[in-house]
Amino acid sequence: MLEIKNLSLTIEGDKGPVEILKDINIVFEERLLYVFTGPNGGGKSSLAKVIMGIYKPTSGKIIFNGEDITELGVTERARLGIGYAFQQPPRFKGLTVGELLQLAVGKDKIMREFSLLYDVGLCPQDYLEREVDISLSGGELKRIEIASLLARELKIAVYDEPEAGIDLWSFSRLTETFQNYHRTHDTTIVLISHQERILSLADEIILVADGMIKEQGSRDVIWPLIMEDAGCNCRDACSEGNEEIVECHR
Ligand SMILES: Nc1ncnc2c1ncn2[C@@H]1O[C@H](COP(=O)(O)OP(=O)(O)OP(=O)(O)O)[C@@H](O)[C@H]1O
Repeated sequence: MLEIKNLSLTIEGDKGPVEILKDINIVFEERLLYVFTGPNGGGKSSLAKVIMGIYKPTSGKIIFNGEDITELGVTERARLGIGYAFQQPPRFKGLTVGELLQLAVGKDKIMREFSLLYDVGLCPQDYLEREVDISLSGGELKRIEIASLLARELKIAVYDEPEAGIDLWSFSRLTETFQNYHRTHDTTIVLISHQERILSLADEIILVADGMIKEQGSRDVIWPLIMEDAGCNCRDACSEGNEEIVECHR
């Protein structure tokens, strides 16, 4: 369905070129739920932005239903049914939450705005008329953006850290929403997350670190590997500036 082939990304930083993604290969199947996880700065968001067309890869190809979309921009990819919810969503001054959701659904379509907002743990009566501006908190804005992505009929939907800034009670509701949505829709879902509850929803987990795919496989295979790695204190960085030798007991 969506195939990423030998994809690399180098960005010109302040101190010269930075290699962010290195020779990434992934095949996303229809109707599966994937979770990208891995350490901060590993390249998860950059990979999502390459899929969405926000970053253009330095080399490699992106094939969507047999079509080479590597050169297509964000709008063209959105038209094909590829959607992305930002880690830090933008605000739209002058637009109400109701109008934003209607835009997401499509002008002439009937919107189920009440259930969309309930699905992300927001009370519709309190939010539909509010502007999507700085008066909304980070967590409210995040949930509204998730609702607007859920509203669209997408082929592939990428949610960047949906848990960020969301309180414990709403987070629980949100995981149920993703689970139900996955059960009832054909959309391929990609969740970028560090949360165990989100990881437990995955059909496949993709571990991204140092700009590479370190592991990929079913939840049952990858989860024990992540847990094993999380307990390890023997990373190279441990000994930096430290006279003591760090022993590894793995
Ligand atoms: N536009 C950019 N210019 C320079 N460096 C960048 C740019 N975008 C990303 N990077 C760097 O690329 C690396 C990967 O960043 P990315 O945001 O993809 O990581 P991540 O895995 O999503 O991290 P996190 O879990 O913290 O969200 C980081 O070192 C980041 O600083």
